[in-house]
Amino acid sequence: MKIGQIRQSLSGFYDVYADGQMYRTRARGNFRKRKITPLVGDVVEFDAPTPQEGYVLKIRERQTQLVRPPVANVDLGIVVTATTEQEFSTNLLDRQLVALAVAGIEPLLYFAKTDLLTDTVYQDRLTLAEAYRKIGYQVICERTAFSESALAAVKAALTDHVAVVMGQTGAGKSTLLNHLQPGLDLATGEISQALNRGKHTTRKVSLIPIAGGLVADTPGFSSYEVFDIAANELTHYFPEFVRLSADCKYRGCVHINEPQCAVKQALDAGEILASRYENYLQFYETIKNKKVVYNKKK
Ligand SMILES: Nc1nc2c(ncn2[C@@H]2O[C@H](COP(=O)(O)OP(=O)(O)OP(=O)(O)O)[C@@H](O)[C@H]2O)c(=O)[nH]1
Ligand SMILES: [Zn+2]
Repeated sequence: MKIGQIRQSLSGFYDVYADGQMYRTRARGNFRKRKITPLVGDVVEFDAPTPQEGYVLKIRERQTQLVRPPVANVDLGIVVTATTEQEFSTNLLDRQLVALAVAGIEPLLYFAKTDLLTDTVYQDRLTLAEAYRKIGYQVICERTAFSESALAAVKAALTDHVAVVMGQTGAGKSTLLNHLQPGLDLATGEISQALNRGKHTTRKVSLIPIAGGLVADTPGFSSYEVFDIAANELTHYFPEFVRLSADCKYRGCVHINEPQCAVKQALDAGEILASRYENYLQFYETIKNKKVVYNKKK
């Protein structure tokens, strides 16, 4: 019995990396019966008489599990955000930060296309970056795109981690990955194509070794992802609200209509970002208005 990690899945084959080499495996018959599908990123116990004919025997407990892309044990989400005035959106950024927090994945914010900004707009982005740092997020926002220090910071975050890259189409995800690993040659625009293929086409998902870590070759989530949480839980995914809410008068305060709310007081005092609070309200409404889907009894 060997222990390794699934690095690629394609048409029912799982390529498992162990002891410096790759083994092509299939899942044992009883996985299907038990409706367990091995995922890329899974740490597995397997047998392999030869590197071409292995069998996955057991999946070790997953730390995290994403649906899009279907990858287990992701622990870092690199959120690529285009900072130009036409593209920049704190709403989309906060949405992705909530989605990562719900999935239990640590974010790294990468502000892209800063070279296209005027000095004034760049200063605005820096101010915002500082506000996000104050919340506790790591933010990369350098004047020169893909500077040595920006790339070094991403590489340091990647080492020993399993990452997904997120961000709207055209944000700069492939370009960043190509800079991190020259020779990777991801066609720009390629990442999203993988997502857009029809549901029934077998899709390859793989983890690419970069800077001592692994990066999924398919980007994470979609910008339209509906939050799969209750509205009153949303506050738990805004770290600055969590810290303040101990001082809210009411237990379970959702910081909207309650009196003596520490979050609203901080908002009025300019101590938290107004954009974060507005986005919070909008997400809250989105969740509230979400149609409840009841599962039919069979
Ligand atoms: N000036 C400038 N252009 C950039 C930067 N990052 C990306 N671009 C350009 O923006 C365009 C889109 O970049 P991609 O890397 O393909 O974006 P993506 O997020 O991978 O997009 P999808 O694959 O469609 O999801 C390309 O033309 C890039 O050359 C940057 O930091 N500065
Ligand atoms: Zn409150």
